[in-house]
Amino acid sequence: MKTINKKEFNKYIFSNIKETVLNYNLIEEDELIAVALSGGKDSVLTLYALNQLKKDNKIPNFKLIAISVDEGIKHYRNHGLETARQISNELEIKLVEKSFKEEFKYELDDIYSYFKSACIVCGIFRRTILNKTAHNLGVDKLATGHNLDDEIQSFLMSFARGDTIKFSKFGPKLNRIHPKLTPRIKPLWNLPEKDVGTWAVLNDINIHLDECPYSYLSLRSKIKNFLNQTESKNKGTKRNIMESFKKTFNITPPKANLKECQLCGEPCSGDICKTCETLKIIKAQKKL
Ligand SMILES: Nc1ncnc2c1ncn2[C@@H]1O[C@H](COP(=O)(O)OP(=O)(O)OP(=O)(O)O)[C@@H](O)[C@H]1O
Repeated sequence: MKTINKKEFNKYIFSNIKETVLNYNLIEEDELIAVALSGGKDSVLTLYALNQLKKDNKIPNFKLIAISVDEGIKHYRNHGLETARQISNELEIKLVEKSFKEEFKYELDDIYSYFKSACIVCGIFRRTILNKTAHNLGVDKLATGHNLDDEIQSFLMSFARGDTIKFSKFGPKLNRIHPKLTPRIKPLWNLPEKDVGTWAVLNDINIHLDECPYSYLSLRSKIKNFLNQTESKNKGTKRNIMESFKKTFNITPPKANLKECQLCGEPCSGDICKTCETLKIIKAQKKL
């Protein structure tokens, strides 16, 4: 097996991320950036890389904080949260912790069975908490650890569901479309997941590598397995899919006409936001 030169590999990883940040103008002078930190390898690398970029001072005076969300998944999230605390402490970056329990009164373990897939309710609640927290903290952009694999999985999921509106979420930067909606950036957008894993192992980073116990049920996991199998037989498939998307889909997002939810005031496209609709379903189920 070929041995990997750690120094060269780290150089490749950090210059790949730096290139994405600079080429797509993900971060600007004086901005406050929050990293959505799960404690998994992708968001941990995002925090390390943005911290390195801050030290390089190529973008003057930008500031970093981290936000972690405890969804309430026994034997899974605790390890991630410990990692998040340890790494933010090591890098001297403020960590803000939130939880489903504190925000919505329910843990994911108690409510997932009311839904077709736990990932749906988990994603809705997590997006709301991350956005609300970032907005309340005056954050300019929220950085997630989405990598090249995540991006092409999302794209193929939109194809599989015929949900073409989601194509407009493709790309490393989602602009502000409502004053209460914090723009998202994906510094790892052009980095394959395998390389993130190699970085973590080579550098002995104390991350939690467990898969979420609910993820195997999702469409994402099926597409992920399909892509991994295809890539192992046809090297370069994932990178080619990404390049095809970049060339073919130059989509202008539809003009967003977002309102504010009549129940909670968070931005949404209808009268009631997805989070409040989901909470209604849970309350109805609890009464049965
Ligand atoms: N509990 C959480 N708290 C804060 N941010 C989260 C949390 N879960 C996910 N995220 C953010 O969303 C991104 C994508 O989440 P996903 O669940 O797909 O995990 P992932 O691809 O395994 O990433 P990671 O390795 O960072 O966990 C993460 O990289 C992270 O930035």
